[in-house]
Amino acid sequence: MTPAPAPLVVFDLDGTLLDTHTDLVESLNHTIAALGLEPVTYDDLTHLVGQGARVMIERACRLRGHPLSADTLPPLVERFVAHYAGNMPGHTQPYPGLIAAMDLLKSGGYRLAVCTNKMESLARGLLEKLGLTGYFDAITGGDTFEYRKPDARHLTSTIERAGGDVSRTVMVGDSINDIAVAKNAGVPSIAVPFGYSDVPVNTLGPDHIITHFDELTTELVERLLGEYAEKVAV
Ligand SMILES: O=C(O)COP(=O)(O)O
Ligand SMILES: [Mg+2]
Repeated sequence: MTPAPAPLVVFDLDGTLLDTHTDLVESLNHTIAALGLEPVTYDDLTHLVGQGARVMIERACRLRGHPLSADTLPPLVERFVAHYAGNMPGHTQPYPGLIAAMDLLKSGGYRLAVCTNKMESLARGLLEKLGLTGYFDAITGGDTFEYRKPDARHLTSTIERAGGDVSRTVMVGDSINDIAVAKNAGVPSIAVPFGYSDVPVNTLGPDHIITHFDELTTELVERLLGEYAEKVAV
C-alpha cells in the first residue's frame, strides 16, 4: 500500500494568517480621500474585505454614497496598490501563536499553502517582508487564476501547486469565501473568529472553529480529515 500523502493546511491570508486591518483601513482611506470621501472604520472592513482590493474600493465608495463607474476604478486601484505596497509590512502582524503552530505542523511533515483573494503580488510582498514565504509550498491570490474563492478551482489549483492531495487537505479561514470554497472543493474547513466576517463564523457552517492558533495541531487536522472522510463515505 502506498503511504498517504502528506497533509496540507491551506490558509486564507487577510484576517486569518495576518492581522492586516490597520494597513487596509489606512490605504483604503488614502484611496477614497482622492474622491473627497469620509474615511471608513475598522468595523466597516468586515463588509468590505473578501474579494480583493478592487471590490473593497468599490464597496467603500458605495458605502460613502459614491458608486463608481467602470472607468473610475482602475486609477483608484493603482492608488491603493501603490500606498499599500509602499507601506508594507506596516502594522501587519501574524496572529498570536501562528508561527509556533506552523513550526509544529512543518515538523510533523505537513505542507502549508496560502489561498487568498488578495492580489498575489501584495500577498507575496507582505509574506516576504514578514519573513514567512519559506513556510509555504504555494501562494495563490485572487488574480493568479481566472477564478477565485469561493470557486472550488482556486483551492484545488492551490492544492495542486503545493503538491498536496484534496483528500488530505484542510482549509483555514475567517470568512464565508473560505468556508464556501472548502465545501465546494470537498475539504474540511476550520474557521477563525478573529478576522473580517460580517456574521459569526459558526453560522458559516465550518467543520471546526479555533479561537487561537495553539489549537491548530496535527492531531486536530488528522481528526478532521478522518471525520470528513467518514462523512463523505456515508
Ligand atoms: O483582501 C481581500 O479582500 C481578501 O483577502 P483574503 O482572501 O486573504 O481574506
Ligand atoms: Mg480572509
